[in-house]
Amino acid sequence: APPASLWPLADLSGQRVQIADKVAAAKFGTTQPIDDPVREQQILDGVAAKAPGLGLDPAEAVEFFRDQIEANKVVQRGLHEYWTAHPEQAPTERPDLPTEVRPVIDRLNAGLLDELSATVATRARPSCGGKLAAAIVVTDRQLNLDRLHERALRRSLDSACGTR
Ligand SMILES: O=C(O)C(=O)C[C@]1(C(=O)O)C=C[C@@H](O)C=C1
Repeated sequence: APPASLWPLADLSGQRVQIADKVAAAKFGTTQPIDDPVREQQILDGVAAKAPGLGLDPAEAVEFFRDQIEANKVVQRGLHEYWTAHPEQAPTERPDLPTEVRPVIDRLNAGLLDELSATVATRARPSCGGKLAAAIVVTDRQLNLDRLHERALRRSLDSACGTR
């Protein structure tokens, strides 16, 4: 079989940095901090538990999702800074995090874990870096990402190559 494409992994990561806009909107103007260590631990524990059954090294899968979470925070911080400086651009609706936003993140996390598993061989090859860079460029264009989200997308895939 030909090596699996890295595009679905990049696309799901792109969607995950986009949903960070809704997380940022849910938290902006509230006392709820961007960092939620309890939620992070729940995600990472789930990843570590599912990894072996998917042929993934638990520590490496956790590292990948730490990067995904860090990238989400890059977007949240960037937007909060921007909305604070330009309040007229701030969102006028506040999505509900537990019922509207986190279920979407849960689905993206599940898809990402499946793609990590599907791309083990591709990601182990020396060609991974170049293929990943190309997949990121395609995703940037397809999702029409701005510079903040492009930067976050690259951050989210920092550890994708060379790990299983
Ligand atoms: O669910 C949240 O509250 C988020 O901010 C999203 C997210 C994530 O990327 O999954 C990012 C930062 C938080 O520390 C926890 C989780």
